[in-house]
Amino acid sequence: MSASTIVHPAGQGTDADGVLEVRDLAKHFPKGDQDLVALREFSITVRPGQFLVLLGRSGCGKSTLLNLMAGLTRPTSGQILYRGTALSGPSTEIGYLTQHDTLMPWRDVTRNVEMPRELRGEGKRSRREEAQRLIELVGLGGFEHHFPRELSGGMRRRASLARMLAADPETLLLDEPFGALDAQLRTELQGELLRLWQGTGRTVVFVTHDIEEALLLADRVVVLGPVGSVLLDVDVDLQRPRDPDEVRVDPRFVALHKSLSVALKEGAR
Ligand SMILES: Nc1ncnc2c1ncn2[C@@H]1O[C@H](COP(=O)(O)OP(=O)(O)OP(=O)(O)O)[C@@H](O)[C@H]1O
Repeated sequence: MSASTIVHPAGQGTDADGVLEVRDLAKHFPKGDQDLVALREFSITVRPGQFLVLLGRSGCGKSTLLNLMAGLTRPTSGQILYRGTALSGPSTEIGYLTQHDTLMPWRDVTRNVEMPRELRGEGKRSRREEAQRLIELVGLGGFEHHFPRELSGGMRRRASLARMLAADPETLLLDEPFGALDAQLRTELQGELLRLWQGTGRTVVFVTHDIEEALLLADRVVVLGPVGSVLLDVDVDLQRPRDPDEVRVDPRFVALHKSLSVALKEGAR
């Protein structure tokens, strides 16, 4: 790891004024006489404008955490503050791209993407124009009038991304958004996401289990272990823009890759 890489103590941010403040969060799922603990005493401060990547193996509680941060589920104990106010349900300021498909099956791509603006009462012409721009942005030009059942899994994912962006949220929660895409498209959409984030002040919380994706995107990576334990919390000080071919041979990238890989392996023990 480079000398300039900042390693935070587990679960701590460096800035008191977080956009998202997660405090001592726990989530249990009772099942019969059993009590499954998905998250235990998890705390994190997400700073405004930060691109935070949560990296962890399958089942460590990443989606459970994002569901809580989106206000879709209630914690068993602990608290989430959004801009200083306790989160008690979904907020229009927070966009969430879930792992599961939530497109409306009876609406075509355009009508799905324009939905958040329609709900806000925006006129048809301007919301259609914006929908079209976002459909092109995610590479779905030509599929405007296809229904979700007529799209591939990766295309549905991109339509969902466009719909989330149509709402223009200030904070984006993304649960493995590019996992199902081919390598080329993945690289393109990672680039688009960075363009959408950089210089806008938006905050991004991005879940992946791919170390390379984490290092290409993040300015901070938190590695999660079982029940959401924080195994490592590092700032990624690699220069932007990060060309995938060039950054892979940067000694700092190599060192960070190794640290993240070791942390993930240790968490699996
Ligand atoms: N609604 C639920 N009811 C019962 N158990 C659940 C529920 N949601 C999650 N869990 C359990 O909580 C744990 C964490 O699940 P979660 O989906 O958050 O993991 P994850 O890190 O997102 O995994 P993946 O990378 O595979 O998506 C798992 O043991 C899972 O079985």
